[in-house]
Amino acid sequence: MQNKSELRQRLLESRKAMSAEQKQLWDRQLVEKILAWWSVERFPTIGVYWPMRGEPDLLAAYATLTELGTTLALPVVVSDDAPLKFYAWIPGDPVIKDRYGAAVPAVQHSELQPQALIIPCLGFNKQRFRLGYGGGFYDRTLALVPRPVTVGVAYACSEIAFAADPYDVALDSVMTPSATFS
Ligand SMILES: Nc1nc2c(c(=O)[nH]1)N(C=O)[C@@H](CNc1ccc(C(=O)N[C@@H](CCC(=O)O)C(=O)O)cc1)CN2
Ligand SMILES: Nc1ncnc2c1ncn2[C@@H]1O[C@H](COP(=O)(O)OP(=O)(O)OP(=O)(O)O)[C@@H](O)[C@H]1O
Repeated sequence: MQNKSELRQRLLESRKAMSAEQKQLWDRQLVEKILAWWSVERFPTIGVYWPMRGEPDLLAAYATLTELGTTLALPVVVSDDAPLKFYAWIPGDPVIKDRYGAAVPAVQHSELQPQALIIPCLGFNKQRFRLGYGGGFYDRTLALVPRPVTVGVAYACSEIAFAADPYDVALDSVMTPSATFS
């Protein structure tokens, strides 16, 4: 069994190895899947993410969700050992990079409790456990009550077998361009 930091390295490398054309195609498929999911669930407020380090780019879906009346929020790290906070964000609103390289709303005026979160997965397994960059931020966020509905997004190459830790919370579903695990 490899440790999580070796897995992270491998997963980052396989994500970086995709061609730009292939990634664009897969991102368009994920955008369509997210919009199809929303049209069934219709959550009024959704926590999304600004893509970094080769994560799926779903910005096109955020624009459509906003047109459909959804309120979006971006995650903000407030301290290394706290859950994430989510601040209202409208596509086009300025973002700034935090010290982790994650983009956060430049103006953080209203903290929201989204009903659902779209969560990028560096890796995931068949039991829908997720591997992130190792900060434990989403783990701490999902330990809170009430827990939002969680949709992981990843590429097929991000599926990998690993043993979950006791604090890991399984996602409600994980979408790749070609499959949905739920
Ligand atoms: N797009 C996106 N936004 C997000 C997250 C995410 O996973 N993806 N986060 C999910 O938690 C939070 C940001 N947390 C992060 C924690 C660590 C690293 C990271 O890359 N760490 C580097 C070391 C960075 C450094 O300290 O200089 C590493 O692990 O190598 C990135 C984001 C909130 N926003
Ligand atoms: N519910 C929690 N309460 C307190 N600490 C936690 C909790 N969940 C995880 N942690 C801490 O976070 C650390 C990192 O966890 P893990 O390696 O699973 O991160 P990750 O899920 O890859 O990262 P992230 O969620 O930021 O993308 C663990 O060492 C653990 O101590």
